[in-house]
Amino acid sequence: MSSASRCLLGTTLTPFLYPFSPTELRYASRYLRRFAQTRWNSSTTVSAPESYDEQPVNSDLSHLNPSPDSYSATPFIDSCRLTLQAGNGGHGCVSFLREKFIELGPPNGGDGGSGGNIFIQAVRGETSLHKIARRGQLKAGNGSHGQGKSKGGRRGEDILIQVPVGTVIRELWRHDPVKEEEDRWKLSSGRRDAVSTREKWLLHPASQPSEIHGNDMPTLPPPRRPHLAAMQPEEPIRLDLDQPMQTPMLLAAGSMGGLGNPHFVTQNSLMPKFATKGDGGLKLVIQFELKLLADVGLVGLPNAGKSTLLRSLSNSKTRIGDWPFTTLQPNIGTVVLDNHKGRNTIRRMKTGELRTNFTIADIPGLIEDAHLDKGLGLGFLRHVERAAVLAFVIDLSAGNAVSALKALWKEVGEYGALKSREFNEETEQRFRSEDATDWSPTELAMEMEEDDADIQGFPDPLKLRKLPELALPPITTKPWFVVATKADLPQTQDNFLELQRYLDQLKDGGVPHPSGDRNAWKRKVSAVPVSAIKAEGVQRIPEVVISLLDD
Ligand SMILES: Nc1nc2c(ncn2[C@@H]2O[C@H](COP(=O)(O)OP(=O)(O)OP(=O)(O)O)[C@@H](O)[C@H]2O)c(=O)[nH]1
Ligand SMILES: [Mg+2]
Repeated sequence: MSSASRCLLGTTLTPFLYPFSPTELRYASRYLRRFAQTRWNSSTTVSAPESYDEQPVNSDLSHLNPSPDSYSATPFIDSCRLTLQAGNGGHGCVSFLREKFIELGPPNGGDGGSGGNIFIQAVRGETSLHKIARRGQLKAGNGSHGQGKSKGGRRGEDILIQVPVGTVIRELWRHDPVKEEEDRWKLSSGRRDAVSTREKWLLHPASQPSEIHGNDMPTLPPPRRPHLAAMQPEEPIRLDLDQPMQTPMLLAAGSMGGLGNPHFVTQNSLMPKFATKGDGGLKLVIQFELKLLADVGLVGLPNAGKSTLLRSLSNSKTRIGDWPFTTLQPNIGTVVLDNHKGRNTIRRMKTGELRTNFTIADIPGLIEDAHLDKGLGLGFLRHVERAAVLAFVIDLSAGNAVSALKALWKEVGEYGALKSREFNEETEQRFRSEDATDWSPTELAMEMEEDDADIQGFPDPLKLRKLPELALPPITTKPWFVVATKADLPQTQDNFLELQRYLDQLKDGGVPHPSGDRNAWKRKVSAVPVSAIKAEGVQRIPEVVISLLDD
């Protein structure tokens, strides 16, 4: 390379390839180092190193042994009432073709678009109804009106309601304008009816009153329903969504749009100045209720360590405190099944369902006589009843574990017996009154007075009668196991061994079931010793849970 070209490289090309020459680089790096140092020094004046020192070395410990204010409360609602409205159909259009050399063209009004539908889908991953509960009213989009040049109206927007698996849906009230129209049509046997005529026809602004009442008006077409309406659940709606759904299910179909004026051309009337209005959408008041709160429910005395156990198994940030009743409402955590290498494992259950996780509910503590509504009482036991598997959390450091287990089962068993007595009485009463159906929304609606309906035509949900309690499987038939916690504390080993001996005897039928129910489940009962605060022994719990869920 010639010296001239080397010089050219040095002065022109090099700066593009390497922004700094070697000497410049040396200066720059020295400058950057000094700059970084001054920046670090200035930041240390805001006492950063001290605060770093204060941080515990093991971040797991801070997650499992947090200060009482370090928690995040997740909203939780397990039952709610919603008012739903399927979309109204758009109106048909009255229009005539107008072109340069066609002054009085044929009618060309488009039909109205049909209203939006309401779909429902049960999905895994949702654990509470709070998202839909806070909306109160859900309304699908209305179809838009037809337009000239034979343009049909746009369909209304559909809405999809996603609920947790285990939601039961029951109808409380309905108003179906199309059904009303059908009944009226049947009564008048297709004859022209003055009231419906005025209500249903949409007239051209230039129409004369004589035209409306004259004999030119055709017979009103019969009420129509969209094809999709055939897939609507039967009245009254009662759905038990206990499996995740691949595709959403139709809850309420939107109504049909009105007909444009070309539909009413006859030999006698070639230029009809009327179209029909779209039908009103179906209105429903629906009760949503969680039948299944979580796959596992943690049942234990106050302060037993349930919330700490939930934290050690999942990522949840439930509140932990060294006092009873720290937890006042259920917290749901999700446990992801993995191979401890950060990769999900997929488990195929006997039902064919694929599982990558399960949910755990941390439920408030239970005290003696909870079944008589003491402490958080019946509200708490309602949540226990809604778990698929029960995990009895027993504090090994707080006295005899077998007595603690028996005390817990006594409360749970008494509640189960109370519920089945109530259910039998209710069923008997229903049969005695020769009314075999669960409930009747029309009967509920009749109880309402006219002025109870609010401005949008919905009743006040609070004024509707209470639905009967859901029939759930008895608590004693649920699979259960024991989590013996605080095993890190001294002198807890003998207590655990005694508990294990008791459970072995129970399994072999040597001792009666602690609930007193002879048919209670006890086939695979076991105890897992853990120290939730140190996250030791908790790794066995997912295995036990999956085997019981699959039982
Ligand atoms: N040594 C030890 N302490 C624990 C363990 N698990 C929980 N604790 C402590 O026990 C106390 C109560 O724990 P929580 O998890 O709040 O108990 P809880 O059952 O949820 O209590 P409530 O919500 O009031 O019913 C806290 O001070 C925890 O730090 C454990 O495995 N070992
Ligand atoms: Mg708690």
